[in-house]
Amino acid sequence: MRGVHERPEGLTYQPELISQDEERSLLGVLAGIDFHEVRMHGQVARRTVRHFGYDYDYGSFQLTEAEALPAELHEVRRRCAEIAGVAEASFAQALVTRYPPGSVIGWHRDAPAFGPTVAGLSLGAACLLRFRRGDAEDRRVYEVELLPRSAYVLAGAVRSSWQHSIPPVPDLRYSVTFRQLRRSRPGSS
Ligand SMILES: O=C(O)CCC(=O)C(=O)O
Ligand SMILES: [Fe+2]
Repeated sequence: MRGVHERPEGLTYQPELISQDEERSLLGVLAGIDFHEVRMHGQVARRTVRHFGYDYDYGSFQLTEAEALPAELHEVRRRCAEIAGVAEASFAQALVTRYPPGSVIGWHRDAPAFGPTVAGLSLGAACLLRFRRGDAEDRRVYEVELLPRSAYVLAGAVRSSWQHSIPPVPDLRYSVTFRQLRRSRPGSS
């Protein structure tokens, strides 16, 4: 990536949020989830997803209530909330993503429908999480390696002003990411 290297404000990386035993049993739980396709601008992505708590429609940008987070993922949500410094109950939405070998997530900022703090846990293969902001000579870039069992928090500028992406994963990877709702309920003001 071209640009001036700068660590984004608001980025936290936490290795070993869970143990190897915990990862093994969670991988078993995740393998049993029924994942759904991601269709953006008519294109079907190779990664697949499952939403809990709330479902985000990438076409209409609407949130609707979805199935509750499976009990096996409650402890992970608690730990992610702890490192993020937010109330566990504020992580009203969980997104489980399955990345088959070679799959990616392109450059984006997380939807503004979600609150200011996002946290994610990585399982399976390691990958890179890349960041960028600004154009041309003002371009700033950064990347972290997301090791299995590690977690990250995106808050402040890295959540609001930077974009992030994941280049092709070398092998099967899962992430469990948690988001807050900007409003107390979808549709309320
Ligand atoms: O898989 C990850 O850890 C990040 C996924 C991501 O950026 C997203 O779902 O918005
Ligand atoms: Fe994201």
